[in-house]
Amino acid sequence: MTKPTPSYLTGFGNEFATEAVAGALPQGRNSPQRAPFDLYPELISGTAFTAPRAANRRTWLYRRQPSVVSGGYQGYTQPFWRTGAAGGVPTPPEPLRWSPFAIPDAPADFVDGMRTVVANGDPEAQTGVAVHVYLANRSMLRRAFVNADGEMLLVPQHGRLHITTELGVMDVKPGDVALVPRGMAFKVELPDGPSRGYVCENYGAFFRLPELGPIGSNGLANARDFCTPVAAFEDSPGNYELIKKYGGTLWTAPMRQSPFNVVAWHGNLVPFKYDTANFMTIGSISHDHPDPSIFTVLTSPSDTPGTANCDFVIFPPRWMVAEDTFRPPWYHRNLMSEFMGLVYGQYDAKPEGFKPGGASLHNCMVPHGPDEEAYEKASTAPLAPHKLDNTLAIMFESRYRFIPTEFAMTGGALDTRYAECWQGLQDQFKGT
Ligand SMILES: O=C(O)Cc1cc(O)ccc1O
Ligand SMILES: [Fe+2]
Repeated sequence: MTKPTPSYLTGFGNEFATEAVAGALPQGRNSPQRAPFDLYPELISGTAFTAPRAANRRTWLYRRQPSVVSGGYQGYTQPFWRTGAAGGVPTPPEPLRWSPFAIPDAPADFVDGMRTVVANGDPEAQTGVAVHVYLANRSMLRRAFVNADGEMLLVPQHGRLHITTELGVMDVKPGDVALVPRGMAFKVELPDGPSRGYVCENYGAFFRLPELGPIGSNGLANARDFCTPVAAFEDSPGNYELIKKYGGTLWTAPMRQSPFNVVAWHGNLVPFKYDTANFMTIGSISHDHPDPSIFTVLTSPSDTPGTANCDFVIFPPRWMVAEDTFRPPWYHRNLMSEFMGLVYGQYDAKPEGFKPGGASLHNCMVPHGPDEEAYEKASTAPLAPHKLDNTLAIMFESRYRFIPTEFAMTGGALDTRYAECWQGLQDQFKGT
């Protein structure tokens, strides 16, 4: 079977309409007595029917078989995919860091290769997120995955992903991010072989663009740079396996047909990808290091204004020009909890110890900041304009403490010497 070549519609939160076969979308109504070509209309609502318009997301699918046609579900064993705060172990009150997570040789696809590093909240309460790494070396072929617990934000770090969703296909490379809405079936193929990346599974309110306030009507991630696939369906008969994550448990069911059988759709609950190279980065052009919120790509708000369930933040290539300023992050501690990953390059606060494919965790009120090397360099360097280039760090920031999993603490990647990176910072008070 030839794979459909990805083709995209652009914009964030748009009302899109797309058909893989001309004439497949009903006109002027959503569920005619018989839809064109005898397709089945099906509605997927990502928000309550009564959510305010600006926060309402739903899509109408016109498909060859409704999703309800499947065999019975049985439990599926994947002990490394943990859910919510309850899926973790006691959280040490200190900074944690992980070396790059190794991709095992044992066969594992995107689902079986998922390893939860930290999680918080509870999908039953629609709060919190989990952060996983996928360590995969097999494509999903006749196997699809649906997550009823949350949407999935994918951040590939090593290897491209070919993602087939019910709404169409996307090619995603390191430097891009991709999102699949809660409840939407998808599968992941690995054109480059063994692959690794970060995943934020968001049990809370869907990720959206942040307000821009005084920044104005342009900047940060611009809506036009988000790409949503056009309608595409798999035209190959035969069985499929559907893995479903539901309330923290994985289930498997046989299907008589590919779930990727949507011929046309219209709506605003959609998968998308975004190339972080398009992020319009704002920084200080006078003095002082700004708060990292200026680097927010997407935010999942909580019920408390300004206190996110999760902010997705990037530290992309950018110019440093601030005068009379210590340019890397300051020493700090924070109500919000910070989980970081590195896609490529070096992070200015930790030039050596923080590696691509690794991670760090600075939880609520855990002090952290530049390591000794970063402090020495940044406090003495001439403050000429300087390009931080070839770098992409990411951060998931949450109001809820991130609880590490057993895999995180005992799986072999934990950097037990992390605290040493600050031990050389001396009392250099010159006042007496
Ligand atoms: O701790 C970190 O490295 C992340 C971070 C970066 C920054 O520029 C300001 C605050 C902050 O928490
Ligand atoms: Fe921080």
